[in-house]
Amino acid sequence: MSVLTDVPATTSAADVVDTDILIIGAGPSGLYGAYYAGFRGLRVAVMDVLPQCGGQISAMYPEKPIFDIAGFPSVRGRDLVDGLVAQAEPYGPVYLLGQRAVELSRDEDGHPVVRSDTGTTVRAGAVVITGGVGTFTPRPLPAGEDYLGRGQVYFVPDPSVHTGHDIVIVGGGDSAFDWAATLAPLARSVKLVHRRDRFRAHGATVEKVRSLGIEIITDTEVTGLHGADDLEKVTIRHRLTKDTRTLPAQTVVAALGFTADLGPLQNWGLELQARRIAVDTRMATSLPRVFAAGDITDYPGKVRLIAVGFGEVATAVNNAATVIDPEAMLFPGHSTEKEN
Ligand SMILES: Cc1cc2nc3c(=O)[nH]c(=O)nc-3n(C[C@H](O)[C@H](O)[C@H](O)COP(=O)(O)OP(=O)(O)OC[C@H]3O[C@@H](n4cnc5c(N)ncnc54)[C@H](O)[C@@H]3O)c2cc1C
Repeated sequence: MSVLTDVPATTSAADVVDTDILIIGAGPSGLYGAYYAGFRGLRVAVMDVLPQCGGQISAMYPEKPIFDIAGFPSVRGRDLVDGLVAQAEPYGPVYLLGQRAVELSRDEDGHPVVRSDTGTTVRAGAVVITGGVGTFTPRPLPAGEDYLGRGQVYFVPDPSVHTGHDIVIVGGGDSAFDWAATLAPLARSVKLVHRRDRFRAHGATVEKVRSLGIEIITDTEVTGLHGADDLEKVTIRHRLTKDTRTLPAQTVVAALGFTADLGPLQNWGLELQARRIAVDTRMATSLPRVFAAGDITDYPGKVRLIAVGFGEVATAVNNAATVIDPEAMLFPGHSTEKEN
């Protein structure tokens, strides 16, 4: 099972969920927070607008090795996400994927109530926001909108789906080159099309793609996608000569980057700092029973790394636990002291 595409215990839309902790954002910080809440014996729900777990890792670099996770000299993004989901799994987190947290209100006891854009209502003892860079929306491929879900994709959560395809990848950044390298062994053909002759991707990544014999077509734009039902071919045009070519393609990956914004969270009355959520040393926000962790927080000296998000979310969950139950200890004891 790849947890990027399949996680257990997702509720259906329009449910009412009662939980001790609601985590908003299923990136690495949120997933580790789900483990930590479970470890503390708290019920936990995790909401994410994306249909998959893993946040930026799954969306942008699932195949990249990460070198600065403590204890792992190198771990592939996808494997880190799988490990985080597996670590939380014994505690049965409820995953609310494909749902954006849009509204925060309070029940009669002042506890947070969060509503999603699909109609789910979550009543929680505390909320931990691990929303990263906010909701990130892929930059569209203008010529490709009609073929979304019929051959045009923004993400490649499961490369094997594209086995045997002719694949056109559009973009010049790391993601475009990473997808090219990842898909080349599975595909019938891979071509990378970029509108400039220079790339944002790292030189080493570009060299790797060249060494795989993948055709890189520069100064060229995709002008049309064609096919009766599903995608069959793509027209490209050189920006300077205006020459056109038609390429066979059953898959087009639009890797043109993302726009990100805090979206609805901006209207919740949270104190913001440089368009991030201001937190104190407990990872408490300016709102009662609302904590935050990971890339979305800001304070003097903040460093945006996965490792830092892990530490912050452990702090957030432990402090939330003492708000939910004032008798609870802040420090839960070491995991090694727990009976297995
Ligand atoms: C190409 C690349 C390479 C990187 N390499 C490294 C590296 O080597 N080492 C390292 O430490 N870091 C690296 N990073 C940074 C790292 O990915 C981030 O620090 C990390 O993902 C932050 O985790 P997070 O859980 O805080 O947020 P994110 O991973 O951003 O996850 C946040 C999640 O919240 C969701 N969300 C936001 N708003 C809402 C809402 N209103 N409702 C529902 N869901 C919402 C988003 O959809 C997203 O899934 C890299 C980043 C990139 C782009």
